[in-house]
Amino acid sequence: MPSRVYDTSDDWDPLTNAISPPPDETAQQREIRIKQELEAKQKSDAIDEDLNRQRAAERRGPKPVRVLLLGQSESGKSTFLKFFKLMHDSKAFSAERASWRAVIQLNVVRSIHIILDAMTHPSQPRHSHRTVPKEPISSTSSSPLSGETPLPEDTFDIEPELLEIRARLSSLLQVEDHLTRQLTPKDYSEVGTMKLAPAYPLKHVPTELAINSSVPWKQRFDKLVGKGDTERIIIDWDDPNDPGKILHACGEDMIRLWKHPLVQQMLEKQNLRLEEMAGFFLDSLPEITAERYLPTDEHILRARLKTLGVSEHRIKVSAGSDVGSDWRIFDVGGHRSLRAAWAPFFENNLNAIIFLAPISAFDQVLAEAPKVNRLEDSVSLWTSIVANKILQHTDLILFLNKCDLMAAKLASGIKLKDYVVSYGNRPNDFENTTNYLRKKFAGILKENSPLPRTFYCHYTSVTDTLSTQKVIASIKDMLMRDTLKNSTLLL
Ligand SMILES: Nc1nc2c(ncn2[C@@H]2O[C@H](COP(=O)(O)OP(=O)(O)OP(=O)(O)O)[C@@H](O)[C@H]2O)c(=O)[nH]1
Ligand SMILES: [Mg+2]
Repeated sequence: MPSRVYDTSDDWDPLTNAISPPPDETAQQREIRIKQELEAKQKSDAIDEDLNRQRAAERRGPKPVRVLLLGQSESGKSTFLKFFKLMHDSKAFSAERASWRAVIQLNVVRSIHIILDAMTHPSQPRHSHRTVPKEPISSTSSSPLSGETPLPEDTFDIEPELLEIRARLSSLLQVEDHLTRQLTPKDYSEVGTMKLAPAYPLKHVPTELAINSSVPWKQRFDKLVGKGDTERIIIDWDDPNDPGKILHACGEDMIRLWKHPLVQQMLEKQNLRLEEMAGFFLDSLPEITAERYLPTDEHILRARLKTLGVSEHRIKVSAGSDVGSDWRIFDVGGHRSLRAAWAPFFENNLNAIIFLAPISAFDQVLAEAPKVNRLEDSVSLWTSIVANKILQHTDLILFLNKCDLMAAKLASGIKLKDYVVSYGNRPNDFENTTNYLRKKFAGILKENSPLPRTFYCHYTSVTDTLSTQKVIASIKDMLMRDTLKNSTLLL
């Protein structure tokens, strides 16, 4: 029986062996091989030269502005980055429109999946993001879209109309699978994407998709984007597999389901506030399920795709001079299990850290640690960042984010003092509550910073175009002035 023989002699080198020409190479084959090798070497030399030129230019030229975005999951880091791109590189932003269309479609299907889950299993103890679960959540999964019959104790009087809608919407299960596969390139499904604990720990709904930014998921949609004129997005509207087709066909049913008074009652009873979930689009169903839907800028800003790992984004910012025109923004994943990856970026000649604290989350808990209040988590994260010695010379800019949701929450009667006892009997309005929180964060900086630092703080809603434009303009001014000062000192 033939067996494989390995040459174990000392001078046997697997690499040399792999690249050496075949022993029976003809003269013609040899000529072609040498020509190809020469071409490959020329290409490689040109790349090396290019890199060397770039490095030398970076050493000589003005230093780029380097900004690290930090904050817990769903604090708005990636949204801020998207907004920054929209302002300064609108062509690149627009070129991604087809990719974000798929993310938005997945966000919509997920919300519908959650409603159907709540209908199918109404008596299931539901651990909304507001309450602290009393028992661990099982991860067993059976899909409400699979048409599975609910257990007897789960049954409740669903109107025949709703039953019919539910049956028709079962085709969305295919769309969910299709979009998840489209967004998860084949070779990266294991390493580059991950199912992290969902924002709402639900028993039957698939966990949220998270994608590492190093994974080229947007390239999957490149063929849908016109070359050259990036504003002219080309989608193959006749593609029978385009998920937009099924979403369009299910549009009416999804709207009727979401608007149905019984469904609204049921969601309220189960304390499921979908409007507060990241990637909530059910109020925009008529636009999203339209036959030739392309997301608006606002929709793209609201689309939710969880970040894994750390990614660097290079953005050219138009400025009066060259100084500070080249920005490097580092976006990180904020889920607790991903925070260990932040530290190596602290020593990266950072000009500033933008720390986002979503203040509207004062009545919510972390998905990954359902006993930890989200505001408390932001406060302790802020404390450890301001106290960090490696960062003592780095400017910290605090965004008290999601102010729009904060205002709506307070207006709906939810009281800060019920979650932040120290707030006491102060008025439960936007001005007083946000001022109180601002002072808390300022006090932590003063007490814990190894060196005295200025407290830079902005009230933000990073999904809101006008107010965020102003905040970015003031940050740009501040950082460019710093960079200019430093480069002048260096001359
Ligand atoms: N209403 C409102 N929604 C916001 C605001 N900031 C962010 N969001 C939404 O909140 C969701 C989460 O935002 P992301 O930017 O993905 O959060 P992140 O901090 O990058 O989260 P990770 O990637 O998990 O670390 C998205 O759907 C955003 O559109 C805000 O100020 N107001
Ligand atoms: Mg993110």
